[in-house]
Amino acid sequence: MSTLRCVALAIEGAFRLEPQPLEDERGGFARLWCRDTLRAAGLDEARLAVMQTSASFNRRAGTLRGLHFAWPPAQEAKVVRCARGRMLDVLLDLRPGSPTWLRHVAVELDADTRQSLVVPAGVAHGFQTLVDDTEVHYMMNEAWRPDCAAGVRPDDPAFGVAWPLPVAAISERDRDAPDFDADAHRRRWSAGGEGR
Ligand SMILES: Cc1cn([C@H]2C[C@H](O)[C@@H](COP(=O)(O)OP(=O)(O)O[C@H]3O[C@@H](C)C(=O)[C@@H](O)[C@H]3O)O2)c(=O)[nH]c1=O
Repeated sequence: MSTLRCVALAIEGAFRLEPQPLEDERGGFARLWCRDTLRAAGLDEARLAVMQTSASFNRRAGTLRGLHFAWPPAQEAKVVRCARGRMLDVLLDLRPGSPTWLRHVAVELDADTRQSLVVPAGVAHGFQTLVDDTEVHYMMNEAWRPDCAAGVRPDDPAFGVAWPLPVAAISERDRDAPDFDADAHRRRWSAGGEGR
């Protein structure tokens, strides 16, 4: 039976899911997501329901997206996998009160290993593609709402993320995001996402 290893990352509630494929002369079979495995690792029910799945496709190596999160009531947890190509995936803890507040982790994901990351709600997520034609698949437990979508600047010195490549493509919103204001973020978090 193909199984899935669930390895805790250095951010509270974040995991890497490592498929243990079974191979034969045709190819292989791998379990990519497993509710029971995640339950056993302590993830609560609310994080296990899939509301939407999405794909992001990126033409060029060096493309950068993020670091994104969502405010309530659309705060979302997500599972992220590289379906084609290779990328550096970054998670940044923006949950005030979390033991790993403002810590980030960077994990390489590629299509061959089929590993994915579990990103808890309130943790910002982003990636940089390492090769051309990289495709990313998401599963989210909340519906996306543009009015709740938020982000911080990926090169903000407050976070010190070491992106591996020169940026080949980035959205204006990500490139021009203001400096992170920790006090304003905490206030809005305490207000349940209300206010700006
Ligand atoms: C995220 C999203 C975007 N859109 C639209 C809005 C816009 O017109 C177009 C592209 O949106 P964005 O520029 O926000 O796409 P992108 O920068 O790829 O946004 C994504 O970035 C990564 C890092 C994440 O973690 C995702 O959750 C998501 O925020 O797609 C949807 O219709 N549904 C969605 O769920």
